Amino acid sequence: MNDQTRIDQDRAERTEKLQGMGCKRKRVEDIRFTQGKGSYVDDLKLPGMLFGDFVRSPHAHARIKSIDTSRAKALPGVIAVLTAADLKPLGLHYMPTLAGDVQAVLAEEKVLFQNQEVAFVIAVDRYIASDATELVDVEYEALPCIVDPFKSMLPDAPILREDIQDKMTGAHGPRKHPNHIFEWMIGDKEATDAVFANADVTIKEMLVDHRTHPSPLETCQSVASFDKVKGELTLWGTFQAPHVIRTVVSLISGLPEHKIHVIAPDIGGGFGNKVGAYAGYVCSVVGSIVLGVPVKWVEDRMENLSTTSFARDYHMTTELAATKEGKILAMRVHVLADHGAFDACADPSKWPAGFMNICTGSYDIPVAHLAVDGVYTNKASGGVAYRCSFRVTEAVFAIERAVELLAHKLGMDAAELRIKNFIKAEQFPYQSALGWEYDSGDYHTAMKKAMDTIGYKELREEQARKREAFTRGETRELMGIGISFFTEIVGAGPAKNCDILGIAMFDSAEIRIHPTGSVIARMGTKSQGQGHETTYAQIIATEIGIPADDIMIEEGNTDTAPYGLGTYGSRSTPVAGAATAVAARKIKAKAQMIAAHMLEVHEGDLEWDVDRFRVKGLPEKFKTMKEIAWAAYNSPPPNMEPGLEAVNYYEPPNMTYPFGAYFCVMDIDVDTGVAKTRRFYALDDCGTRINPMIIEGQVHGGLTEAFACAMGQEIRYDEQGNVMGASFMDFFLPTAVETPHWETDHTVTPSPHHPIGAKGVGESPHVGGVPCFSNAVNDAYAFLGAGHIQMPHDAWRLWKVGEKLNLHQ
Ligand code: PCD
Ligand SMILES: [Cu+]
Repeated sequence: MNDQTRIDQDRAERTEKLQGMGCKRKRVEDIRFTQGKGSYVDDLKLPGMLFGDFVRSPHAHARIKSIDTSRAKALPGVIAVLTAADLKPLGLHYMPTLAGDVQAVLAEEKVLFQNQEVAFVIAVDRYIASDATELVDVEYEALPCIVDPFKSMLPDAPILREDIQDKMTGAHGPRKHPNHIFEWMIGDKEATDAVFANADVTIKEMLVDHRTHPSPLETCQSVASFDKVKGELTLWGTFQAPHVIRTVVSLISGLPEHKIHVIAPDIGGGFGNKVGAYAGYVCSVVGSIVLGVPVKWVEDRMENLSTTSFARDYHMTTELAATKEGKILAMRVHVLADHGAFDACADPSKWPAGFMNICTGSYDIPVAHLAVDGVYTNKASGGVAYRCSFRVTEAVFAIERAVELLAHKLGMDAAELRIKNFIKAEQFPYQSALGWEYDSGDYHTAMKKAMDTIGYKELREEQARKREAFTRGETRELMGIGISFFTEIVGAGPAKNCDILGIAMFDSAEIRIHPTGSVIARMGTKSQGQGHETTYAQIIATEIGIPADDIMIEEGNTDTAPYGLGTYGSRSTPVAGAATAVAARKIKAKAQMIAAHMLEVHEGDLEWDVDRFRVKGLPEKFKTMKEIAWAAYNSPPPNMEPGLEAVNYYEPPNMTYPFGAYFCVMDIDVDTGVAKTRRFYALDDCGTRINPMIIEGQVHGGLTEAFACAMGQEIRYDEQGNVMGASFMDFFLPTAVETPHWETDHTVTPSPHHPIGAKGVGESPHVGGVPCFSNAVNDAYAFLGAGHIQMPHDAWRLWKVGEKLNLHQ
């Protein structure tokens, strides 16, 4: 072995020991999760703790004539019953929403959706509380309700929000009708209209991204404990954004922020559901303040599905204009957004329709115009991301269905049409017509790799043969090939663009090296299952050369973690991941000064080598990070403060734009409507990959949720506003039995502005997956003249498509 080989081998061994970036490090949190040793909100048991449960409205729209709590209060074990009348003197019967609206905590004069919170019973155990809810006598006078958002703004529509009836200007500008929330417009209307007026080919379709729900396995819950002597409140909860919750609690309760301790322990999935604030949080807090003992609130499944934040419900009239050769010239979209009874959408303050304006997708479309109208209906409020950042799933669904419809109209291959219109690698950073600057991308390379791997040409040939055989009556099966080439936008966000309730959307990391060279690091984000304890440690390991196993990651305690805006919108990697790298680099810079002092050389004479600083040209003279850590506490250079720690609040200069090429092959039995996914191939590009195994897990999870949304999951309402999808009997939650096999792949196009080049990935598979499934279904029926088939594509609905097309014999 020569010297160089020995050096290389030694370096490789030391690198491997770190388990840093790029390593398929096993998830450290799974040691407790797989043994059932996680610690969730409902595991918390405090002395004297009481339990709360809600009385909920059976009506979708009704006036409350009276509430009588006397029978409930008389039940042994019931301690208190709260109604709006109790909260009103405290100014807490309404709470602010993230979208600039207010939302009833407990209904006062009216209920506006089925299962709305009307009273909160507090008892010594959950069962008594639940029994007592049935003893609260509420007299209702039913009112006509609005379920169809298209009827919301009719002149004779019943007025839903009497509390803001006369306020004709809302948080996002003028309101056109008492049931109207906002109109949001972006792009160049005149230029877009002009292109449409003269275009060779146009398509126009109403694309519905139906109402659904993130439905994490663990429902929303909280425990509030108020210490009357200290005047301090501790609030444990399933919070994706603990610091924001602390600020909100301080603002609405008047308690000083430093006397509020918010703790998010282990969380059993969030998926956007746990970003906002819910009535249960407020009622547990009020209950504890009033009674002086801890109060726990835990939702059941029906409450979760029918009252906490829904997702989607976007009705998108989508148009494209193109040349005969298939060059897309313009896009025009109008969205009617059904927000339910209160506008509680979880979006950055200035974005009433989230990042819907990413809807020009991966294509170089010169002009576009987007208008969104938000309306109230008698449904639960919300409008959360559900595994996509702020309406990106909706946007990608619109463009990816639209290009397919255009391809069909032009008689062109759908992959070819996409390739023809892709933004080219040399166009990045790319300025989109609707106002975003895409940081980096190489779409052509990704698409080619995907098409080659899946054998696209052969699949189309097979499909052609199958179609002929179907026409000849030799098979009852239709073959669909679904494509989606998506561009995501994650990592909110630059302060100039994005804030939550006025707080700029930065994020943070604090890293502290102990004298023996082990580490604790804390971030402003909060894992709900993503694996942050594993991956942040990998970033630090690579940056400062301490093994990931010696680094502990802590999140979710607002007393110890630096302020951050939380985990959603795949922002942890783009923002807190960047903060982590920057904080680590500050430590490394100080470590270099200490090493120089120890080795009695000038700093500039040192070079970094995996886990140590070496003197250039004298490889045997070095100090490892561990030795430097000890010296930082034992003998720092004169005039340098001892210790080795750093904090960084990172304000990203731009979002990151992950992308991917997805293909789905589906076989559908026309007679039963049963669709079988034969293959699903997902190529993701999330820039630098921190942990390939975690990424693969994220993609599997996101695709499974995409499969659920596209193929069956729905929160439906009947004409009276009864919610139809509020249990797992009716709401499709795929298990291992239904879930297809996933093939994953990747390309790597680093983000040019992120310190380690990483982009988010957690949402991508969902964002790209939903249109891919829907395109596969639509592609299967397209040659029969089916037109656009709305989601969800469950067997019953697909059977009806066959019926409508007269395919059934
Ligand atoms: N490049 C890269 C990226 C990433 N990664 C990884 O992966 C993960 C993810 O990431 P992101 O993308 O950044 O994200 P985040 O922030 O962390 O998270 C969030 C997301 O995440 C996802 N995923 C998940 N998973 C689990 N398990 N659970 C949950 O809950 C969940 N959720 C979902 C959602 S819905 Mo939203 O909220 O709707 O907005 S948004 C979301 C993490 O661990 C990290 O580290 C790596 O490795 N690399
Ligand atoms: Cu979304």
